[in-house]
Amino acid sequence: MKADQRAAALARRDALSEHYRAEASSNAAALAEPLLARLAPSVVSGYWPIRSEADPRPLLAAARLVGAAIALPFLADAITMRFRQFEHDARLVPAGFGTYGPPETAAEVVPDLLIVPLAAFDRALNRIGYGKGHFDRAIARLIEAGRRPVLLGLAFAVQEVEKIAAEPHDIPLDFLVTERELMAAPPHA
Ligand SMILES: Nc1nc2c(c(=O)[nH]1)N(C=O)[C@@H](CNc1ccc(C(=O)N[C@@H](CCC(=O)O)C(=O)O)cc1)CN2
Ligand SMILES: Nc1ncnc2c1ncn2[C@@H]1O[C@H](COP(=O)(O)OP(=O)(O)OP(=O)(O)O)[C@@H](O)[C@H]1O
Repeated sequence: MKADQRAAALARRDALSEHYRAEASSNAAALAEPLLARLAPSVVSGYWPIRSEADPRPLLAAARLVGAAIALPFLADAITMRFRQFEHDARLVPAGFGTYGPPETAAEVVPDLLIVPLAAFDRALNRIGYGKGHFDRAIARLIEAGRRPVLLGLAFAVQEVEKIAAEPHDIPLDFLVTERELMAAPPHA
């Protein structure tokens, strides 16, 4: 069941040392660098890490180097996640649910590549988030507007599970990177 898979994977993530998490986060960025260079996205959204999450900042630095503007999510209301431009070294403010994001004065932007946090993933690149549906809803809204972003999941290898029972609203990732490997979704038939 989804809630059990989420709790177990988060417990495995919490058990990693801070040192391991830092090294793994930069290894993941190194593995994803060629992908970023190939896709050359205009606006990349990351997230500001909380608790034991994989740190997307090395990946964001790589995205900056290939010319992308950087954005971070904020909660416009309890269910609506949108994105604001993150200027280098800008001050961050509480952005909902214990997260941090750019202040109201930062420009709202539409990312064409999303770095997606997750609790658990499987080899089909399905993911389980924190159970609020913020990413699923935001991605669905972008697709409806004809602005489907490339979805790049970022996680530690220990967050893998055998199989996630995906629901109709779950949107699979296009790519997923861990400290061990970069995975790509199978091409559509
Ligand atoms: N760093 C970071 N920023 C992010 C997210 C994220 O997952 N990580 N989000 C992703 O949507 C959005 C914010 N949504 C969030 C939703 C819930 C929780 C949270 O802490 N949930 C509790 C309860 C989860 C549960 O009951 O399973 C928790 O994880 O302890 C955090 C952020 C946007 N920003
Ligand atoms: N596109 C959508 N439109 C409306 N409701 C949605 C949509 N996507 C998800 N939801 C709702 O959000 C709630 C949480 O969904 P789910 O458990 O799949 O979240 P999650 O994948 O863990 O979270 P997230 O996407 O934030 O990482 C569910 O009640 C689900 O019905």
